[in-house]
Amino acid sequence: MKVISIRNIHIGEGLPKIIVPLMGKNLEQLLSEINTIKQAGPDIVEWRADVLDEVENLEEVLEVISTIHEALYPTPLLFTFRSHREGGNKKITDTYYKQLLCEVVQSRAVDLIDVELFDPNVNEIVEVAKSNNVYVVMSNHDFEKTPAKEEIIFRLKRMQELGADIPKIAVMPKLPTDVLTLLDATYTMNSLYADRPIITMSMASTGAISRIAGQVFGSAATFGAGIEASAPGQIPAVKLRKILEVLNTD
Ligand SMILES: O=C1C[C@@](O)(C(=O)O)C[C@@H](O)[C@@H]1O
Repeated sequence: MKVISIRNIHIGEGLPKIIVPLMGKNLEQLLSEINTIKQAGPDIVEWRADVLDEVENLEEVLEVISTIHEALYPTPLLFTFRSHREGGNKKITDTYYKQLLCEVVQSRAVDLIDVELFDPNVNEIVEVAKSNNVYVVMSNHDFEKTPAKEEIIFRLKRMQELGADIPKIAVMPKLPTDVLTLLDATYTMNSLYADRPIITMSMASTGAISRIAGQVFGSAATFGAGIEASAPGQIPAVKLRKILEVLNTD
């Protein structure tokens, strides 16, 4: 199993890593959010750029990212533009999505980039990320339902084939048994097919248990809310760290 190491953070080894999202609408809000979330000691910070008011202004995005990268250093930074079709805040064209992600990785002010599995330009974006030494977290989200176990595994395997460094899937449960499906798929994928860390979660409060059970079932990281949650069911990061430590009785 490959471990992804960014400075002193080793994803795929030890306790699941805590990723805290930044949800500010402008640089001022983002910087004050960074000050607050530092107290939670996040392992990784995710910038949800789809929340930025000026995200369609590429120059502004590049300025913001270099400022927040510096403010967070040495904490690794994950850049995410969540598309509207997968639950994000803003609709942009596929062309702009590709341009945005490529420019961001070329700026080298990020350590990891989220690339959606179903984006039409996924291959090109992965190639540009690799040539700039930025790790790819490939993602898929279903805010409506939980696909069958085989389908969840199929998507995670496909991400591996496409060169993802970390395949990731988030699904919505309708019933508690959907959470079991997600956990079962995670365990099977991690123990039989994955040669790299994966991240999975079942959303909303029904699925919250999946966000603390990564060490058992094989999810290498978990998203914990900072000032504002970026998805339903996220546990505040400070509490999340305590829970992970309590559950680790070794
Ligand atoms: O993909 C994910 C996972 C997530 O949707 C969650 O459910 O915690 C939160 C998002 O910010 C992140 O990009």
